[in-house]
Amino acid sequence: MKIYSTKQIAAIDAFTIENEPISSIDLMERAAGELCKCILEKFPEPISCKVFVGPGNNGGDGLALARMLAENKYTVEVYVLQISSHLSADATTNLQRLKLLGNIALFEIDAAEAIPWIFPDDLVIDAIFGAGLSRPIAGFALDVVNAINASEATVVAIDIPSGLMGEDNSQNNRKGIVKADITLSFQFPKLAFLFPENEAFVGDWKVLSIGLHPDAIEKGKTPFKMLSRDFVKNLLMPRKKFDHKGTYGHGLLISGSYGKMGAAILASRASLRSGIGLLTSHIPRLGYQILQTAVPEAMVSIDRSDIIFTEYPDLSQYKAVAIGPGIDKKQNSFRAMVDLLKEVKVPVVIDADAINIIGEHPELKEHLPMGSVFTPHVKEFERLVGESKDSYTRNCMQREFAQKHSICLILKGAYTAIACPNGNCYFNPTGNPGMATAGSGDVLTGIILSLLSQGYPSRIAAIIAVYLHGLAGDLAAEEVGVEALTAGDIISYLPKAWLSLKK
Ligand SMILES: NC(=O)C1=CN([C@@H]2O[C@H](COP(=O)(O)OP(=O)(O)OC[C@H]3O[C@@H](n4cnc5c(N)ncnc54)[C@H](O)[C@@H]3O)[C@@H](O)[C@H]2O)[C@@H](O)CC1
Ligand SMILES: [K+]
Repeated sequence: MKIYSTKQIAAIDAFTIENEPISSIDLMERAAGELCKCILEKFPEPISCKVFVGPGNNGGDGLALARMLAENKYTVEVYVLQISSHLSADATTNLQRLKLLGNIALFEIDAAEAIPWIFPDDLVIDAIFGAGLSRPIAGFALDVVNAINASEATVVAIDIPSGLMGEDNSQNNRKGIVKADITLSFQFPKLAFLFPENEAFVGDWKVLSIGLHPDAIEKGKTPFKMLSRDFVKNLLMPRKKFDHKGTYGHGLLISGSYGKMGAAILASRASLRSGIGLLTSHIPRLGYQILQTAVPEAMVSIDRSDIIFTEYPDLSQYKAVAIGPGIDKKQNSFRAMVDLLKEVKVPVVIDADAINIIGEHPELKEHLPMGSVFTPHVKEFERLVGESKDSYTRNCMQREFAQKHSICLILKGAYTAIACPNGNCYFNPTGNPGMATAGSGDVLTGIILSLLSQGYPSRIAAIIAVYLHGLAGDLAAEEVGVEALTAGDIISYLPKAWLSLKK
């Protein structure tokens, strides 16, 4: 699914109105109908509902919804904020339609004293501002936002919580944004929903299709996309009858150190569970028996050091390399890493301390092998790329870094973002908080190495791996729960994840 900016969505609205064709008031009616359907499903017992309405079309949606809820036996009070000299045309029409209904409590409010007491069992509908918000909320509207946020009521935001900008909130006043429990967003999620610091405002979000014109949705250009099962499934390469293990490539995994051989085991197992033909794990000497015993399917290359990574084998036979899980940042590892980066001609997955080494030696950024895949979490990202105060800015930096160095830069977290050399950025919907556990990243690195070795281009390998990793985590969580979930469980569920993806 594409993620458009609020400006682009307004253009798609306009295209729909002109080309479906449909009048804007009817499109608003259709949108409100979807809102009403969803609210009736979520709150089947009619409850007391307070609708706060702003001057634009978001307010118009709120007025139309208020009418529909009243028709469905909800007790509805509507508060129209007097913050602009006039309402939008469609909001005006919906205000008249509401008045015709007769039995609805309608208040026009313009001062803090007029804001009603909001009871804990009220349902608040936030229709103050939507995608047309042009500056942080101030004045009387801010008083209303504060009153909503101070209440214990359940809050449903229409389209976007009032006060939240669709994309860039780096200059916003975070105290002037409605904290919704549920956000019902029209047709597309907004980019801001995918950033962790906005979770407190957006709550659980759901996209409601309001039938915007498919041609406009298809034609529009945006760097942002949400991955879906169908999209990922279509990227898979079929296996053929006469294929042999050479067909699926030979990968080199450089991982493990004293006390961290588990990382090497997890990454090796994940790689082997993701279709690699042959895997060689390069590990420090002390790990020989551990790895041979734990992962008999892997071949082992032994470092001259007992405890850390200091050298690497002849690279000529490998189709891809991964480096990082459980290695250390010792000086000898740094030197070996410099040599590796200068010599390697195949795509490299760079994870964990391998990222930190590059972060500490910025001159290495000039030697990043093209088509490499980086897999930092936020802290590693900051060491590699730089610090930022908010996720939108971080996302801009991420995309810029990926383009500048022709690499894929995966920022791990909820909605893991994959920035590609062509400027595109994919967000991943699979995964759960149980995956925030030791070794989860090692598993991801193993899967990416596996796919690169099989000949998938870096961008595709990153996309499939991230989606599959999250899917395996979701399937595992269904069985073991999020608290008990371990990285080993993610590997155990990789077979089911593959089957589910290919279904
Ligand atoms: N265009 C369409 O066809 C549709 C639009 N829909 C709704 O329309 C919304 C967008 O409507 P609008 O573009 O009218 O925008 P909004 O309803 O978000 O409000 C914009 C109005 O508020 C004013 N404003 C913006 N920021 C302000 C601030 N900080 N303080 C005070 N006033 C401020 C603007 O001058 C404008 O009058 C969407 O979020 C969605 O809810 C839906 O009805 C679906 C169809
Ligand atoms: K809103």
